[in-house]
Amino acid sequence: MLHEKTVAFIGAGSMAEAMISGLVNSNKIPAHQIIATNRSNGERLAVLEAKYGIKGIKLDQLQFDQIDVFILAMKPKDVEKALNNLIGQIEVNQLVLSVLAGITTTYLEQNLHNGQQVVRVMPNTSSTIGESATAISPGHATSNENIILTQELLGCIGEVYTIKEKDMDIFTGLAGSGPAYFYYLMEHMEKQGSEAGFDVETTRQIIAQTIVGAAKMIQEQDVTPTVLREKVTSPNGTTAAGLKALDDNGGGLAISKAVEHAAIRSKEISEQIQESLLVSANK
Ligand SMILES: NC(=O)C1=CN([C@@H]2O[C@H](COP(=O)(O)OP(=O)(O)OC[C@H]3O[C@@H](n4cnc5c(N)ncnc54)[C@H](OP(=O)(O)O)[C@@H]3O)[C@@H](O)[C@H]2O)C=CC1
Ligand SMILES: O=C(O)[C@@H]1CCC=N1
Repeated sequence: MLHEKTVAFIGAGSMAEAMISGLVNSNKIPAHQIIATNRSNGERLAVLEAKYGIKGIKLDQLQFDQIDVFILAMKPKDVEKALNNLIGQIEVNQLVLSVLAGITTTYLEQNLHNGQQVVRVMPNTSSTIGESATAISPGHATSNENIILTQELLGCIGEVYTIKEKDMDIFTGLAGSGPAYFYYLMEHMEKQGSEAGFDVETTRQIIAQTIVGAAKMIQEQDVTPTVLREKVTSPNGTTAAGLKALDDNGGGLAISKAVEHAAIRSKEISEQIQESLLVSANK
């Protein structure tokens, strides 16, 4: 089914590229059936064409009736304009996925055709290598067939979790933004490792392997992070000293707050977009 579909990204930035890379590398959908389009940056489309073998097409030259799945991938602030451009061009039964943080299926449904088939999606940049943790929440009118198509398509870029839309904000805080927390952690560990005399490249690989190992232990063994942490921690040993420093410096709280605030921001974006819609409707 998937190999016959044509997918168009509306927006060709970082997230679109991560998904394009994962889709092309999966070999489940031919690259020439993936289209990227954006607002104005033609050079960017040429780069994506050359790198992935996809088609970069200007928005005004896109044959909308040839597309099975549209993937909205612009910033949330640009969504209103993008949907205004789209609505005159698409049919009610064409599937629209949106990866935009904070943009609800209700918003998409209100701003596309009555009964438009939409799915809200939250991937992360590990899509690039087929390792995303991606959530989906279908809209009201989306058929089972299109939900299955969405799961198949996003299965090419990693694991897919079908969740209630009310949980999308916290999912965004955990997994959409999540890679950045680990990169932040790595930046700090790397600095400490190289200050102690390791070269940066070796330090980076050591940290990456340590994170991969810890993550795989959770995925492959039926054990909680607490039990695994305790196994590393010898009484009065090195880990106990490291964990105490983390606690003394607010490490646990900082991590909780990062997830909480990213989720709050996702909710805020929904509210701000909804408010701006009301303002323009009342003008
Ligand atoms: N980056 C991430 O880790 C994740 C991002 N997301 C979501 O992905 C979305 C995109 O983020 P990101 O890729 O980082 O953003 P970028 O700024 O990298 O890319 C935005 C893209 O949108 C295009 N664009 C803007 N307005 C329009 C329009 N009206 N019609 C068509 N294209 C338009 C821009 O085109 P041009 O350059 O020509 O102006 C550009 O290609 C966001 O909504 C974000 O919430 C979700 C999960 C993770
Ligand atoms: O920072 C952002 O808003 C986007 C959404 C999730 C990850 N990046």
